[in-house]
Amino acid sequence: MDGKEVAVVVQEKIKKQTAEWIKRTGQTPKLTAVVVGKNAASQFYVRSKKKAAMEVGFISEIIELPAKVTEVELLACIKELNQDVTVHGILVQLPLPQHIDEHKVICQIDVYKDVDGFHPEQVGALSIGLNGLAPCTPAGIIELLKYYKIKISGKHAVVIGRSNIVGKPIANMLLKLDATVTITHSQTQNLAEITRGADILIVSIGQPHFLTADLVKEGAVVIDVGINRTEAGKLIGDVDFEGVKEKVFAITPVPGGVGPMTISMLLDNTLVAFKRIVSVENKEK
Ligand SMILES: Nc1nc(=O)c2c([nH]1)NC[C@@H]1CN(c3ccc(C(=O)N[C@@H](CCC(=O)O)C(=O)O)cc3)C=[N+]21
Repeated sequence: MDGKEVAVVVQEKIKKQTAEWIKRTGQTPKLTAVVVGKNAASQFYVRSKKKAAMEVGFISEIIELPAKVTEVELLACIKELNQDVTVHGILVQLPLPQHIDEHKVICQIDVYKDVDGFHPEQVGALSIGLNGLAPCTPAGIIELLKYYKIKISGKHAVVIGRSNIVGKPIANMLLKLDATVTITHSQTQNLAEITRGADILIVSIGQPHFLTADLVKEGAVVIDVGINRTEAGKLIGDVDFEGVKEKVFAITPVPGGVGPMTISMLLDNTLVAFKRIVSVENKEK
C-alpha cells in the first residue's frame, strides 16, 4: 500500500475544498504548530507539516520556543492561540521536554482547534462514537485501508502497542468499523499465537524490524507505524518488510506508508476544524 500516493489523492481533495471555502467565506484555514527546543526530528516533522499545509492553500505558522521555556509560558502561548480568531488548528509537537507536563498542555488546547485529536474530550468522543477530530495517524491508517478496499468488518485486527496516540485510538476506530480487536503490548503472553491469528496487524511499538514473517498469517494485511532511525540515519519500520512482504496480502512500507498519511489527515482535521469554527461564527451573527 502506497501511503505517498494516497496522501496526494487526499491532499488534492483538501486543496479543492479549501479553495471553495476560501471563496465562500473570505477566510483561510490556518494551522499553527508549536515546537519546543531544537530536536532535529521535531523540527523536520513540523516543517513538513507546514509545507503540506501551504500546498493545500492554508496559512501556516511555526512558533519555535526555546527548550527552557516554562510550562506557564507554553500554556500562555496556547491560550493566545485559542483566542486568536485567525487560527483554526493548533498542534503542539511531541515529545515535550521533561519539565513540562504534556497532559496539561494538551488539555489547554481549545477542543475545537485540537487538530491532533489528543484532548481528553476528543478521546472520549471517539470512544463513544461521536464526531470529533480523530488522531491523525490512526485516521490515516483507516483511510489507507479504505482506499485499498480492505474489508474490516468481522475481521480480527490485532494491534501491537497501546499508546494514546496510535494503539488505543486505532483499536477504537477498528472496533467502530466492526472488527474484532485485540490490543497487545510489552507484557502480552503468547504474542505469536495472537498475531498469527490476525487478519489485520497494526504494529506501533518503536522496535526496528520487530515483526518477522513467523509472526504473520499468510494473506494478512500489515500496517507498519514504526519510525526508527538507524545509526546510519536510515528510516526503518517495526516490520521486517522484506521478510514479511511475500507472505501477506498487503503491507505498508516505511518510509512512504503511514507517515505521509498522518500529514494528510492533519490537513483534513484542520479543514474540518475551520469549517466548524466558521459555521459557528456565522450562526452567531
Ligand atoms: N503533536 C504531534 N503530532 C504528531 O502527529 C506527531 C508528533 N506530535 N510527534 C512526532 C510524531 C511523528 N509524526 C510523523 C509525521 C510524518 C511522518 C512522515 O511523513 N514520514 C515520512 C518520511 C519522513 C522521513 O524521511 O523522515 C514517511 O514515513 O514516508 C513521520 C512521522 C507525527 N508525529
